Amino acid sequence: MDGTVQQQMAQADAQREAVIRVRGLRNQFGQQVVHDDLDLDVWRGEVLGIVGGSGTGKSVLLRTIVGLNTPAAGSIEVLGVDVLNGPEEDRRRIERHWGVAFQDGALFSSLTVLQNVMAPLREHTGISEKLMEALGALKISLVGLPQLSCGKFPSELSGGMRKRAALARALSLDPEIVFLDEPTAGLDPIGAAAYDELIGELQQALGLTVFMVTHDLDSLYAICDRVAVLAEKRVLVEGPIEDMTKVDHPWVKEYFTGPRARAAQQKGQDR
Ligand SMILES: Nc1ncnc2c1ncn2[C@@H]1O[C@H](COP(=O)(O)OP(=O)(O)OP(=O)(O)O)[C@@H](O)[C@H]1O
Repeated sequence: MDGTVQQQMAQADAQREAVIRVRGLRNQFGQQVVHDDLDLDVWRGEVLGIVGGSGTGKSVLLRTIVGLNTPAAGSIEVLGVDVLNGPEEDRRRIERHWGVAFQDGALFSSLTVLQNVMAPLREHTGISEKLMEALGALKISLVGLPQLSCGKFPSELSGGMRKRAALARALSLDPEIVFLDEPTAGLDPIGAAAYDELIGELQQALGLTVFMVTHDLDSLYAICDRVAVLAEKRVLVEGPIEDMTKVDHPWVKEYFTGPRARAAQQKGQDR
């Protein structure tokens, strides 16, 4: 890379706001080192797709950023707050600014959909029951679920509906950042495309920053502004998806230039 390109990239970086800044992250379980000296910036308003081979630590990275896993070393800032070593009240405050939808939904099975969506409001705000119910119902309709689903239990929903309910819960506090762990896994292609469209629409309408762990090439081409590839225990490469085909790394090459990638790219262009 020549000096001018480097300068232009540095300038572009300086103009963007990193809502998540990870530096020198190390995650280790016993002898197994999952991340070593991992750096990542997530820019405000983007949809960032996190990809990588199975076991490269995509979910561990997500879980570490939202405080569900304590790393061995490194620093993580979310919206300017040091979430690992900062004061507890700052951490609590910042938790209100993000929402997480886990792969299996992770809904409370003994609560109805509406009660699930109200749970973060109950935990983090002092608003009345009536207002909580109204806001919860609003989020449920925002993700395209019928109002009839408010009173259903998670076990009474289809897999796709559970994912939407989990998204409604993730949106309950009007977050700035949404974390999605394999949101389209297990959905049929039509359901997955509809979910991608929903995320794209919500991101635009609400100005969300979306951190999305995914294996789904269709999602990457449909809605991601940038992609970060985890390999060799770190973010090996990050950038617009078009740039990934030029990366000289066996996994990246196979993933982004294989037949599935070509089909996904074509679909993305046809949309
Ligand atoms: N709590 C834990 N204790 C021990 N090992 C763990 C723990 N959590 C994750 N790991 C290990 O860390 C590695 C990375 O796991 P992770 O779930 O982040 O992978 P991934 O990239 O999301 O994989 P996949 O694409 O298959 O979902 C795996 O080898 C996993 O076994």
